[in-house]
Amino acid sequence: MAKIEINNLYKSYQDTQGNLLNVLVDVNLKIEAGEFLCLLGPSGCGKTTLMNLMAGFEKPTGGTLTIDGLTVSRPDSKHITIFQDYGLFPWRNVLGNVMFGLEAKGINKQAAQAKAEEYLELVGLSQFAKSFPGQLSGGMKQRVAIARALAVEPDIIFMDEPFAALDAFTRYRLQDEVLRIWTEKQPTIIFVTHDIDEAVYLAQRLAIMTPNPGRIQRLIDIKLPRPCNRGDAGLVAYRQQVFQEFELVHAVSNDYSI
Ligand SMILES: Nc1ncnc2c1ncn2[C@@H]1O[C@H](COP(=O)(O)OP(=O)(O)OP(=O)(O)O)[C@@H](O)[C@H]1O
Repeated sequence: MAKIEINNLYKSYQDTQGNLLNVLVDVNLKIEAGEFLCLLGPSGCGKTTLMNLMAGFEKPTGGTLTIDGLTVSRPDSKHITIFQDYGLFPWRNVLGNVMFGLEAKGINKQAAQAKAEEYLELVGLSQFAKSFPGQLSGGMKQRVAIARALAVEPDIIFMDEPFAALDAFTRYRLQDEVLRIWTEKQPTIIFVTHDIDEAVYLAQRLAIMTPNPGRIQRLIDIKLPRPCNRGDAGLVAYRQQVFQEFELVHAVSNDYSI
């Protein structure tokens, strides 16, 4: 039994005129425990909807979706979602933010603080424990959000375009940090992105999604050691393959000269 099993999944919404909008059609996917999978596709292909269904925020219109063999019907505290906008509490300092989920689980304050400090260390923010979110850069806020998510030791982490609002340098650094943490802790990670380079660099497996209606067009195993050099020839070859999947490759014209 896979960690997450999705069979013949459909999701429809009604638009404002009452017309049925088929957002996801016949999605089938099995995700193993400890896997790092990216949902990759253009805007509107249903990536977030599929992730929200797995996270229990939405209910399917048809088909089945199980985690550990149990039908997903609501969010589960064993699974954590990290969003693009960090979702930190501005009135709590960094340490307080990371402690939040631990306290919510009923862990006593002393133990929660020790665990929060451990995870702040992991994301390199120990010296900012007493700072408030408003005093941090976007990248630092997202590292706090990652520390807060990891501190509760979730078995699945859902990440919805978590680095989309960050500059390229910060994004690269956080991608490396997520890979390092994934290697160390081995949670299952479902990562939503429309960035081909990011997906190929991070994922063990890509679910390539296409829109109208949203479906999984292809699954691609990325068989590369992690982390690998961003200029690695294997990485470039996978990137090219993905570009071809999206038909983003254009024939080189011979009509110009330099
Ligand atoms: N609650 C809703 N009600 C109606 N339509 C919705 C709802 N949620 C999503 N949709 C529609 O479903 C489609 C897929 O949306 P979704 O956000 O899952 O796509 P996405 O691939 O994550 O896109 P993006 O990369 O832009 O976030 C879109 O056409 C969107 O308008």
